[in-house]
Amino acid sequence: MNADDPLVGVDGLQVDLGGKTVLDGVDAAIDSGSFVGLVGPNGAGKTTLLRTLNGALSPASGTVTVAGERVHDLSSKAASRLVATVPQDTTVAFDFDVRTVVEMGRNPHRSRIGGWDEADTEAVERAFEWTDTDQFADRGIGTLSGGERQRVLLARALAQESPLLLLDEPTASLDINHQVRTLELVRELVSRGKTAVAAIHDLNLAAQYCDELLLLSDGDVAASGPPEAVLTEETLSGAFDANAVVSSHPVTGSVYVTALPDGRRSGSAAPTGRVHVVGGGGTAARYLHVLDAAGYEVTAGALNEGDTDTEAARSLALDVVTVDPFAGVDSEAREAVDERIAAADCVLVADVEVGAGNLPNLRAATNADSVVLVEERPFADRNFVGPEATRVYEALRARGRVVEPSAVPAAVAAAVSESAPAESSTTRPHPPSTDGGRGTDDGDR
Ligand SMILES: Nc1ncnc2c1ncn2[C@@H]1O[C@H](COP(=O)(O)OP(=O)(O)OP(=O)(O)O)[C@@H](O)[C@H]1O
Repeated sequence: MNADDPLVGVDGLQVDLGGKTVLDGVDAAIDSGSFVGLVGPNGAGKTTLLRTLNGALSPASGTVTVAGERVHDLSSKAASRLVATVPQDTTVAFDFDVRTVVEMGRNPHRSRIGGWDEADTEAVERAFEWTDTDQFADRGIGTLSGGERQRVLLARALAQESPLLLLDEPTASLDINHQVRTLELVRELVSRGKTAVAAIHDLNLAAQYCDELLLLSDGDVAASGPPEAVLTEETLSGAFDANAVVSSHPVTGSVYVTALPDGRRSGSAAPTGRVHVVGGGGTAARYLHVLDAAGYEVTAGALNEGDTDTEAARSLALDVVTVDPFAGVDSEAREAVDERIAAADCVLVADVEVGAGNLPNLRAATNADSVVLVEERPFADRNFVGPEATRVYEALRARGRVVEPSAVPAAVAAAVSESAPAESSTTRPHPPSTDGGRGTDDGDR
């Protein structure tokens, strides 16, 4: 094997299970020192591919090579020195204590008569430390929660010290803190030279942490490459039959996928209704995309000219109220916002900093029929400038729906459908036909 060769080569892989072809001609090359996410709908073949990469399943045809060795020609011990796996199912047959389970990771390195040496002890201690599981060392594995067991099995895989680490849904039973910690740990291991392949259902976590994604659909590779090349609205619609909007995450900058409940999928009616969005500094951009794609009439503002959210609104040709860069919302802009809020079925407040700049927008939102507040950051971590800003925001919070980003489409749909029928969008006054800040230098001011 040359230094430039990929660590893992998958060539024309076909795997049959129960008389059915589950993987059908899969080709892939995985570079050493990369973190690859296996994504795809239920039943696409992700687990089957992982179990074939580690040698547990034999292909009907095709080959898998790891570090230049054909995995299926190796003894299981030799294969386990190259590939370690954290399985999806974390049940362990016997109630071993956790230390024994982690020590099992050293079996591939020990001869039948060989004893335990310093390298074994060090590998086990390092694995405990990395996964923060030494606190469980003396407990029976059966007494741990699902998430704790998953971390112990990750420790066992790390103790194996193989160049390739496979993880099947490594974050499935973990709380949000341990999801991030586990994926950060995998990234750290990868930066030290390990190669990781993980089946991950959460496309946004996969996009955030993986160097490359391999999208499986119906047992074949539908797309592969960097997350932004793989997670497109087209590929998601093809592979998942899902109507999704792809935008970029305002904080991490990585690709961000939001599935729409119904949207504009052909044959289904697009939602009707008007939504006014209050944001700023890029907090609203992705909701503008999501709501526009879902078929709502979307207005936004007041926003500063040059703001990321203003640019997003313009790129979608939305009606946006703007003020000059760095200027506050003056009375003219406030009036324009009031008109749009009066015409809206729902106002979405997108995780804004609550200070003087946005206060007039938030005051205006208190007059809305219904309010949805997206809180990506915990309420306690938000930046409130002044008691008045806090009071207004808390008033909105008390009468609005407070939701996480992924719940926005459903919350807006519920809010719009609850909006009083007599005041439905079809009978409401439309915002004035001025350009709404869209074509002039000074917007609505
Ligand atoms: N032992 C088996 N006998 C017959 N069919 C099987 C067997 N194991 C898996 N399959 C089928 O192979 C297909 C791929 O399964 P696999 O578990 O690899 O999918 P997956 O992408 O990991 O799915 P999920 O996201 O639901 O975990 C499925 O249709 C599954 O029903």
